[in-house]
Amino acid sequence: MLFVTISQYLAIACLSVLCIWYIDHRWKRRKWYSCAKNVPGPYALPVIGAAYHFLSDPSRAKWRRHRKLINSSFGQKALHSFLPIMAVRSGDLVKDLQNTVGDKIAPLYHIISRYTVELTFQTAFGVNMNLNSIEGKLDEVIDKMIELLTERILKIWNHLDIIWYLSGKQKEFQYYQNRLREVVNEVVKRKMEGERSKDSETEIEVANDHENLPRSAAFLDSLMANTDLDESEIKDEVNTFIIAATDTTAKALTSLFAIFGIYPDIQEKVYREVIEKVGLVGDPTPEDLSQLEYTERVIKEVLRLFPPGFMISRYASGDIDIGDNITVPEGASIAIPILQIHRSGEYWEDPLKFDPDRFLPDAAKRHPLSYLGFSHGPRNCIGKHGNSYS
Ligand code: HEM
Repeated sequence: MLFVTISQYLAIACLSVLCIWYIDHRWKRRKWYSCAKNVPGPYALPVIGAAYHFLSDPSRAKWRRHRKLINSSFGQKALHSFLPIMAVRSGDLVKDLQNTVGDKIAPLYHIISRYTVELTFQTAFGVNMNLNSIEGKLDEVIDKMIELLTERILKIWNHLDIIWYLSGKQKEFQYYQNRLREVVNEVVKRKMEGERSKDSETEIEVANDHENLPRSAAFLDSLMANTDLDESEIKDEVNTFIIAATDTTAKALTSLFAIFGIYPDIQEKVYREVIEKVGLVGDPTPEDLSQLEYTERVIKEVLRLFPPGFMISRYASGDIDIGDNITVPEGASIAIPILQIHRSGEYWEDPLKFDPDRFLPDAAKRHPLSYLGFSHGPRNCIGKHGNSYS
């Protein structure tokens, strides 16, 4: 009689998982792995290739058309028109943060992310959110979605659909995705109703309730005015904006404040510069902001050491010859590990040292792509300020 012990069961189970992984992952991608062998660099786990599927859309033509439209409705002029509301909301954020003074632990990210969500809605979409409504918890929804995506990308076993589904993570992700979708639907619906009635009294109001602030040309208005886009395309863009703008900004600010806590002298220098160049009263102007040179260097250094977009990826729509006998084959996903590049001794001297002066105009020349806080090229960050952050 065949007697199977628990350890034999386990061995068979492991072997089965390995076989599924080999067929599902390695064998189907064997051409890519063979090409990747020629690429110099650290040993690559078969982990990162799937990142692309979660982070962007392979239909390049569609993206190009949308990007052109977004660029035209999200230029410097639109960004500058957001300054007054940003000043008001920054004041509110400071008050909220003051309430945590003296606390041993302050949930910085959670306080800040609420504001970045609200501001995105108020500026880019031109709608105000009621924080007590379900939609007000959107910051938590986005946070959970990004946490789950990161878990799927970085933990190799989660690449196997079977494990991801059986672990219940897919269901959890779907739940949050549906909640985000509901919000997006609601925003577009209310906005359309608002456009028709101009006086909607709803939880999400089409409004600018800070009476003295000029109504900004919201990005969503331009999208909706464009007859080339259907409703589902508009919703896709709203979705992308929510994910791209809110969590990144909240993480960047959280890291900045943590750095202020670690280096009070840096905080003091930033404070003095802001007081001197912008002052405590009145709205900051674009010219004021362009004078905050030290502050900008500190932000860049924060984004170098703690880039919210720690890894991006691209899809090779055709074979790409990148020199040195290396061809990236069509269909492959290419991972660009921003965090590793930003902390690499190959590109940065004493890479783990926090030193804003690396970004002084006369600092030693470095590789032009060694800093990718807002990515690079045609698909870079739309929220990147002017050219100064390149
Ligand atoms: C500190 C804050 C931010 C950081 C670090 C950041 C970083 C990035 C990075 C690295 C990408 C490139 C993704 C890629 O190359 O695949 C990106 C894309 C994007 N970002 Fe940002 N971002 C920030 C804030 C914002 C804000 C405030 C907005 C909107 C107002 C925004 C809108 C976008 C959009 C729409 C894209 C997609 C562009 C495209 O696919 O064409 N981001 N961001």
